[in-house]
Amino acid sequence: MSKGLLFVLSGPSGVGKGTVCSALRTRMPELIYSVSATTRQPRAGEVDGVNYFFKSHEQFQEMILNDRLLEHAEYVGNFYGTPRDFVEDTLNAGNDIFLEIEVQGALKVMEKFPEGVFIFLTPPSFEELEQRLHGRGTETVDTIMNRMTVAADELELMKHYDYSVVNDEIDLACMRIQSIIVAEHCKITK
Ligand SMILES: Nc1ncnc2c1ncn2[C@@H]1O[C@H](COP(=O)(O)OP(=O)(O)OP(=O)(O)O)[C@@H](O)[C@H]1O
Ligand SMILES: Nc1nc2c(ncn2[C@@H]2O[C@H](COP(=O)(O)O)[C@@H](O)[C@H]2O)c(=O)[nH]1
Repeated sequence: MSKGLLFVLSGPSGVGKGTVCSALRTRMPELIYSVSATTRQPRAGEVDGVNYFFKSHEQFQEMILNDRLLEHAEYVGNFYGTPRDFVEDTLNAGNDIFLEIEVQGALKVMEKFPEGVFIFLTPPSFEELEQRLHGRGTETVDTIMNRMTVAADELELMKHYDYSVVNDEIDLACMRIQSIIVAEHCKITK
């Protein structure tokens, strides 16, 4: 049996990864999504095991020590990581898996799964990215300025990815990602 394909969606903070990913979940419910572990507190409506596996710092450290995470990264004061077994079991069973993670984590996955398909979500412009961060209303002006500086560095890393997708409109961005998934399945292995 051939293995499934690993898809990773990544990009700067505020570009719309979470938004596009939830729209994609509606359009492609058959796709299997990786549920990350995190030390951050659940937001209203988030369910343990569905949105994230919510862990204490001690539990998260234990996962790292026991090599249970494929990658992990610290992001604005919290830790996030991809549970290894679920990804490997899904791929070995011949199913695709979809990860939505930040850029440092994606680069680590690239080292372990160079055959993965890496998609970088880009904003239509820097100004629009800043507006989205302000519009979301979850960060202070200082944090937004920091994230914009980090975003400039992250855009430099786009060259390591396989695809760049502009998130101008949510529906269009989803359609582009769906096209990539279909195209990857039509690829001839050389
Ligand atoms: N195509 C779009 N057009 C306009 N606004 C958008 C679009 N996509 C997302 N947004 C808005 O941009 C803001 C940031 O989106 P989102 O939280 O999904 O970003 P993110 O990349 O997941 O951020 P983070 O990495 O910080 O979690 C949200 O307010 C969202 O509603
Ligand atoms: N490196 C990883 N990054 C992850 C993972 N799961 C989510 N994320 C990214 O964290 C930020 C913040 O997420 P939020 O839910 O607190 O807004 C966002 O960019 C996610 O893509 C992971 O397992 N590893």
